[in-house]
Amino acid sequence: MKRGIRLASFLLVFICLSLALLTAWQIWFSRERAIRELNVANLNLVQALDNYTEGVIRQSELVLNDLSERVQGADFSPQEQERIRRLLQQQTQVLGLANAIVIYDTQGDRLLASSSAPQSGLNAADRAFFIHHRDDPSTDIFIGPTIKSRITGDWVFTVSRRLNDADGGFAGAVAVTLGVEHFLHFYGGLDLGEHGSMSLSSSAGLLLFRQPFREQDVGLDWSDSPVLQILREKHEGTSIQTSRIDGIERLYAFRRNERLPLITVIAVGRAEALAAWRRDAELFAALILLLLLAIGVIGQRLILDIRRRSRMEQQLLSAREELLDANARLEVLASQDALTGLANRRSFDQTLEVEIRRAQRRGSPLSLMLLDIDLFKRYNDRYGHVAGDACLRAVADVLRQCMRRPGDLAARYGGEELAVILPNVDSEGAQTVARTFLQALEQRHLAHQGSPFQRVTVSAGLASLIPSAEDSSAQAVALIRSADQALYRAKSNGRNRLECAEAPRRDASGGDSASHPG
Ligand SMILES: Nc1nc2c(ncn2[C@@H]2O[C@H](COP(=O)(O)OP(=O)(O)OP(=O)(O)O)[C@@H](O)[C@H]2O)c(=O)[nH]1
Repeated sequence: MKRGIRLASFLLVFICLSLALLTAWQIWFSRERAIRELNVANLNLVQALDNYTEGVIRQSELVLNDLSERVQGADFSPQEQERIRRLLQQQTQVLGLANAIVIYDTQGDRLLASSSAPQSGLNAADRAFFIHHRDDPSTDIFIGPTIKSRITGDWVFTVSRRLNDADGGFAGAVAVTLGVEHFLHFYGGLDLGEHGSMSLSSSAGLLLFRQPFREQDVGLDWSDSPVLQILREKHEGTSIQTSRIDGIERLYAFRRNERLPLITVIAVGRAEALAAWRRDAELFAALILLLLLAIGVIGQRLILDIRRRSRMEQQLLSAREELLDANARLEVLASQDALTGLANRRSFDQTLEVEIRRAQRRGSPLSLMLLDIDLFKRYNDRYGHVAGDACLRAVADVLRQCMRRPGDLAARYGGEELAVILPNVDSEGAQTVARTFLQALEQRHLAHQGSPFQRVTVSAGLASLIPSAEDSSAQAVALIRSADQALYRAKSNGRNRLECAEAPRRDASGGDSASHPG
């Protein structure tokens, strides 16, 4: 039963642990899946933004190339200037996102602009794009860092191109200034949640602008970010990071443009993005917890029930043991003589029959000895009945000690008469046992003033037989009768002696009487 309890406990723990592990695995797996799905969606969005930005820059590049063609070699007469200014205004409207288109001379002074801003004090010689074109003979476009427009005060970044003279020398630059505001407005139309962000940076890791916009973030150098490491090997990727700008943990998706030196990044707040997953996971975990609790309670009940049953079984077992013990005690009591502790008459009768049948089967001898305490009436009269009882017990003790084999049975035959059944013992062997007993009694020397021997003596009658196949009860009666007759002779011949039964003879009923098999 203890094994049953151990098994039930093991099963319970196993089920609970398996459920808990499966739940943990399921929650972790669904989190990974949620992140994967978010990353896919974010990568799609970042690609769309990258395409949009590339489109805007490409448009600016077309305008710049067109203007360069038209401007190179122009004499910049007042009529020519007016024509080019109108052209600049048209192109600005075409571009839509452009704040202004400006042509600079070799000193960085504004030659012409799409807007009618004051001409003085608007030198761009210190601007990165101008320095780049002055020093680099390439006529490729250059995307400059985000700056504050000196004309409008707006945050802009420039897409510019070098102008060459007829000899290929530096003749100034033409620049499109793209308003950050336009991009922020476009980005703002996309819902990335409360903690979402979008940004455009140079491929060197310098921030052009970021939504949500903060002036202090403009030009932020994040070139040491692991994102840039990833983008050196592939043109897009995702990661989970904590923002150095606001310390919020986000899921990032980023993409390096394949043709332009630009990086687009979008990010969603991790906690916000995983809120749905967390809600589902908490609900699921709560349900499993309830299930575990139910299993735990049922399991505990089960174990308690097994324990209770085990206890009851144990009690039943011990009750059965006690009953068996009581039965055994009763059996002993039922077969024992209360005064002497020897077998009683009932037990003697049963044993004699059993032993005769056994001797019949085996063809072995069987001896019976009847013993009678001599002049016991006188003993009682002289010493009293209680002393008589004690004397009987003492004689029985001596007799018991003379019984050596387990099969020997000493019994109280009745009154002061004792009997001994000696299975598998012939007359000779039985005589030895009888003499041993008589000697032991003599040595015990129980005083009996009323006896001519001055001590308690016993007369013994012995009969032996090898049982025939006839009725065992009749043979038992005959054996007792023979032993009794021998006992009578012992009494008649002076007491304190052993007499053996006569040779076998057939009695009137036809059965064999006791004989001297030895
Ligand atoms: N104290 C005591 N006496 C018993 C018990 N059973 C029988 N007696 C007595 O034993 C005596 C037997 O006496 P008798 O049958 O006359 O024989 P006896 O005096 O032994 O004389 P013999 O047998 O001829 O030697 C009787 O007085 C019984 O009362 C017993 O359990 N206790």
